[in-house]
Amino acid sequence: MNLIVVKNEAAVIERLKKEIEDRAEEAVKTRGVFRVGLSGGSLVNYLSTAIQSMKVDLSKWQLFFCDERFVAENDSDSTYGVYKTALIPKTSLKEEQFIWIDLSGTVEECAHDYEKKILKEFDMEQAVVPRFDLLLLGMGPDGHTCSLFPGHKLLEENHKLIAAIEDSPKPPPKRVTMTLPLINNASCCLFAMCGEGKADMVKKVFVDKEPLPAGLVQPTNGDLICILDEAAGKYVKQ
Ligand SMILES: O=C(O)[C@H](O)[C@@H](O)[C@H](O)[C@H](O)COP(=O)(O)O
Repeated sequence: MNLIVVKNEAAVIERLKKEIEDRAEEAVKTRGVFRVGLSGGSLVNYLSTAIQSMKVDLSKWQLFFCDERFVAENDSDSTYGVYKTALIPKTSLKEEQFIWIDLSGTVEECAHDYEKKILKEFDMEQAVVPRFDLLLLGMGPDGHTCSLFPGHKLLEENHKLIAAIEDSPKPPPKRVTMTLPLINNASCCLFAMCGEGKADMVKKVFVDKEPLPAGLVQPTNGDLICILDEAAGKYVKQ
């Protein structure tokens, strides 16, 4: 894994920008499309800042969600809702480039429908695991990533690519999330984290390698990158 510690949040955003630019360019050159999975939390701001000075063809991007809360789009908990107000207006990205998650029906139906949409976009049959070019990930104070929480049975999911969760310990309780088989098939999984509040968990997961959800992100044939500021990376030996 590539554990990178840079000075501050601005430097994290700069490094993130470079990483996305390079991977987007490579993906568009080889396949004509860059498929990226987004997370909520601080990443929304990092990406919204980074994207403004990126030298990339945004029209070739397809944007998916690593996880989404099962709430209406205009609810402040909606990850898509946040991207819609914080990211889209600052760029030439269009709403149609986001793979829309249908929230009508039950959360199980929502997860199933989102999985079908992903397979369709990748032009794949079931039983084949799509390969995202990049998944942008965050980590919560308990070591969760996406909506995969410590000790939860979803960590053992090995069939579904997208699963529903109805008992998320972090509200809101209902969510849909990428599962580990899909996450770990990506070309690159990238965590970007800042601030002292992340330092203990960064040590547990990435230095001491405790088997918390974020530590189970181990792309089988891809890159794992973690970009930290000095505060988040204070226990990382360089
Ligand atoms: O719903 C969620 O909880 C997010 O999708 C989650 O995966 C997020 O990325 C982490 O909790 C980190 O959040 P922060 O970056 O805000 O610390």
